[in-house]
Amino acid sequence: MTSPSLVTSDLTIRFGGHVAVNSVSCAFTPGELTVIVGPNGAGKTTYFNLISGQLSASSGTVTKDGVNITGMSPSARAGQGIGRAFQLTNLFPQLTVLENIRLAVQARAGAGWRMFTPVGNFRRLTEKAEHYLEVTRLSKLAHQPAANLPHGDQRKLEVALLMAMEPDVYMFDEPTAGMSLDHAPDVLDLIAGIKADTSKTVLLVEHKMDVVRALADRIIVLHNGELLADGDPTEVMNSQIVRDVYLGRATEGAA
Ligand SMILES: Nc1ncnc2c1ncn2[C@@H]1O[C@H](COP(=O)(O)OP(=O)(O)OP(=O)(O)O)[C@@H](O)[C@H]1O
Repeated sequence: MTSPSLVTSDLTIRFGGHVAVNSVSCAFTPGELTVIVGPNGAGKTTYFNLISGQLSASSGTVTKDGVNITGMSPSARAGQGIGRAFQLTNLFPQLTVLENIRLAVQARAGAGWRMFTPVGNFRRLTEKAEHYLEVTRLSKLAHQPAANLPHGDQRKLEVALLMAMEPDVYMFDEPTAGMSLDHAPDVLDLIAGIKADTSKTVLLVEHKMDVVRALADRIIVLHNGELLADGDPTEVMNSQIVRDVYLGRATEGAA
């Protein structure tokens, strides 16, 4: 059996008297896409923030391949292979699509911001960036400034940047939010492609049930910061406790 790449143990954060994530223990394995669902305010984004390092845990631990990363900064966690897609915040709007991706490839390669890299290196970085342009079907837009892209293509570019960082763990928070119906399938296809790589662990926060059904190998349900259910998508979504707490509100109106 594959061993987990990412583990949270009794992970907890308190804001004053409010426990937003309450002792959540969960292990995530390569080759598996886990969707995190739960009502508004359940703690999904906060749980993500605790894993990627935007928030520091009050107690509990996060380990990645056995390394305790709980006290690490977001960039140190990225260095450990934790990759999180952020809407727009990673983009340099005035740079072209290709330049944005090349910077991500460069960051991954460790070349950083060095000014005088040999030409051969630059060519290799560009070729790699072009590869991710092709994978994400953004080649036609390579020389457009990122700021000029329509929203749907910007979201694809965010996925391209994330892929260029070559993380082991991919984290997506509502990747199709705000997208038109014709763009959403492109992004979902990209995520399905990532999930097909059995060395990658994928976590997705999602509200849309059609997205959940299309992609989930496993569902975990958070409610009031606690892990309410964890398992096979059909079983979890059909379980009475989840229907009562989470889907109940959706079905009440229909009753
Ligand atoms: N920085 C903060 N300070 C105080 N309270 C916070 C902070 N961040 C989150 N919370 C609270 O923690 C709880 C969980 O919020 P969170 O955003 O994680 O929920 P969510 O499940 O992602 O909700 P949604 O589906 O609406 O995005 C909420 O009650 C929220 O108000």
